[in-house]
Amino acid sequence: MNIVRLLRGGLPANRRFIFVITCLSGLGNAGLVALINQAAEHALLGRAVGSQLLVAYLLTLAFFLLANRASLQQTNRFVQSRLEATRRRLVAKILRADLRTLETLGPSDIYLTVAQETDHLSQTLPLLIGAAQSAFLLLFLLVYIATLSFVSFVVVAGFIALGIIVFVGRQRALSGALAEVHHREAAMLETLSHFTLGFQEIRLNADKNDAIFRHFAEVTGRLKTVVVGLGGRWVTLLQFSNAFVFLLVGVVVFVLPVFFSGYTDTIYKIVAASVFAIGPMAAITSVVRLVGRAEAGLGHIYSLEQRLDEGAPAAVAPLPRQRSPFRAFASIDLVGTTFRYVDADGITTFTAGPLELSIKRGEIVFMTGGNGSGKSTALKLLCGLYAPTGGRIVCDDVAIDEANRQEYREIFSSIFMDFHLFDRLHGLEDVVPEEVDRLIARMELSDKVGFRKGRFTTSDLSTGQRKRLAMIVSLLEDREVYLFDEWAADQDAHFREVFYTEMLPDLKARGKTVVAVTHDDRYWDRCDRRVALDLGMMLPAGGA
Ligand SMILES: Nc1ncnc2c1ncn2[C@@H]1O[C@H](COP(=O)(O)OP(=O)(O)OP(=O)(O)O)[C@@H](O)[C@H]1O
Repeated sequence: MNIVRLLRGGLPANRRFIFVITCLSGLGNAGLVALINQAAEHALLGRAVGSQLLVAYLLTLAFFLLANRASLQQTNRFVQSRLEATRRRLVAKILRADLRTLETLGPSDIYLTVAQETDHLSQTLPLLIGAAQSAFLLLFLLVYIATLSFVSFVVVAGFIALGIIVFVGRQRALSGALAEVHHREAAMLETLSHFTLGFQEIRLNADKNDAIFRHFAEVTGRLKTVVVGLGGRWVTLLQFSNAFVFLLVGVVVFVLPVFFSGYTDTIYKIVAASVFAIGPMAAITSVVRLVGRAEAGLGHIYSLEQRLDEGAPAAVAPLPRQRSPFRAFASIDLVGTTFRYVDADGITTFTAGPLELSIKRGEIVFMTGGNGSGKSTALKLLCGLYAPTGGRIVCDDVAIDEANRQEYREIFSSIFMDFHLFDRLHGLEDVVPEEVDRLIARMELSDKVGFRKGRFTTSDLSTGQRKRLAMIVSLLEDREVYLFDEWAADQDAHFREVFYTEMLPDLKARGKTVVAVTHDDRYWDRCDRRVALDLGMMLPAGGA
């Protein structure tokens, strides 16, 4: 069971404490029932209840309340810490995963699993553990019934066991429907993302607006159908639980006295105990719905983890704290290097390479070619974001493999077309503010952006300006190799000139290596070497 797997991960001492305290709480609760029965017996026989019984009752009540409170609080703390550990583990695995794995998983499933499922679990798991308390109470009530009449105990216990078997069987049948709900929710989230990401296009086009709304309505309609179907089954299950509880009491009250002589003496005590069992049983059945949901949620979390594990190299090095040993490199060579995109059916949709390329330290290399010729793919392959599916990457004499790929990546700084501007300078906490100000001025952004308390004052800028901000971050990272994917494409004529005639020569003068994807044929003479690609293959020197 996934819930057991989650809880098993915590500190054994904490688990034991929670188990003991929850047992004590159930024991206290059962003790209260026994004392109430005893007092009722006194009243029935016309005897005074007595102060001893009252004191025992009050002490048991205090004991129960204290144990109950401690159990619920500790449980909540334990569950939340297990979930936090799970969230951290998931995010650590995401950070370690291969880029291709993440691209294949897609953002909707990741958000839904990391954010929504863990959030849902953080609310439901404490309730489930609360229900476990009720289970302990039931157990103690059964023991109490056993002390009154063994036959009644066997009947009641047998009845409860039968009920649990039917219940669990029915509930298992629901897990398929719960998985369907998860997929439908992910589909809804993805459609929803189109509203925000494509808002401009939607706003300008009423037909598109209507069509995407219709699509959203279809997606939510399908989700609703699945959830309603699931709800119907839950209702049946809940009705079964309610009927079961009253059937149990009915058997105790109506059937047992018929068969067993001498039973009448203890009947009211057993009835009282059975009536007290209604509360815990109702508590248990009301959360069983949550058990199925929590099981399914944890199932998605563990399956995401498994897929991330499969996409993370086994021998991956921890993120390096020291500088990469490749920083002093003299050359990087692609030797018959290939990379294949493979779709969900295992079909290769595009192959880049085999690429033969040697990049020397301090060189400026331009990569050119038509749309879809594989330039961005080649850049991702070069910097180790994609692992080659064939051939090798060699840095000086060292072949790059799973063990050293992260260290190798550390010599690169990139601005891809789909770059992301973070809200602060992560990893650059020690940066000198004057240096940032100098770069802001160099990027001609002084009248738009400032640098305060480790972050830029705004990122609400034009596309070209945002790219200049990304350039500032990239330069501050001070890596050995800079990868620019059509960086200049969104710059005005003036800044394009600055990029090709000032910034690139500056980087070269500082001993940096640059590989830039470019369509600006006006400036193709500004590089040391140009590599042209077509259909993933390198054209001979001087090609288009
Ligand atoms: N994330 C991806 N998943 C699957 N296939 C991809 C992915 N990215 C690119 N491709 C495939 O690889 C081919 C090359 O894409 P790539 O982005 O490398 O080309 P490019 O030369 O950079 O194009 P452009 O000049 O348009 O930016 C594409 O035609 C596409 O089929």
